[in-house]
Amino acid sequence: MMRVKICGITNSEDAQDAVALGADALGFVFAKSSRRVTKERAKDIIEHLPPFVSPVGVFVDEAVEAIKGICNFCSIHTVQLHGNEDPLYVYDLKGYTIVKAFRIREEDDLEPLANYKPHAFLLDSYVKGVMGGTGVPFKWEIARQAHKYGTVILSGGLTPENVREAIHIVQPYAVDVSSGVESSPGKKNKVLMKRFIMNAKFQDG
Ligand SMILES: O=C(O)c1ccccc1N[C@@H]1O[C@H](COP(=O)(O)O)[C@@H](O)[C@H]1O
Repeated sequence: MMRVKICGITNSEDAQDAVALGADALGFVFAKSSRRVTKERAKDIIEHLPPFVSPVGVFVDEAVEAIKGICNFCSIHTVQLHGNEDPLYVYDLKGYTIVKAFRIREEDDLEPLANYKPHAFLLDSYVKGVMGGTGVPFKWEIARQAHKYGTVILSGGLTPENVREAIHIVQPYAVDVSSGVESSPGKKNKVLMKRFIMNAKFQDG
């Protein structure tokens, strides 16, 4: 069954809706973004989640000690490194589940994956000057080549309309969406989330 992360959660209502609709993970952005949340807001949302849902802290080139401090405060155990963090970050964050994101334009952009040993690689779209949450897809055929490096999570411009095609092409471990299920930046749309999760988790036969 495909795993689904809904990223850019900014309020408890969206968090509870996403969980009720079957989301497996919720992303909390602690970086420059219209979806940025304070650690206090994230803590309050996370404290009210039911079991068996993974909160994920999303960071961009944040200091390791700051990441640890926020994760400890919010009871977050999965860290998504969405910047230009070097491989030592993964070592320095031993004890956390690490998702290392890479922004992809062309196949050569996969080469750096060989230098990292995270629990999973997240492939997002490259948009100059924007570190994530772009709403722009990249060429999914490139992502097929990433399986040789490890576990692959697909993101970048996914929507309820394109997620099944993306899954068919890439066969990822999980999919991750921020923009494609929103009615406005930082406000998730319940109908779009329902359609996205149903389409992502649909299995033929
Ligand atoms: O969602 C954001 O605003 C964001 C900001 C900075 C870094 C990462 C961010 N989210 C991640 O971006 C991708 C794709 O988002 P989208 O679906 O294209 O909008 C996803 O991995 C989010 O985790």
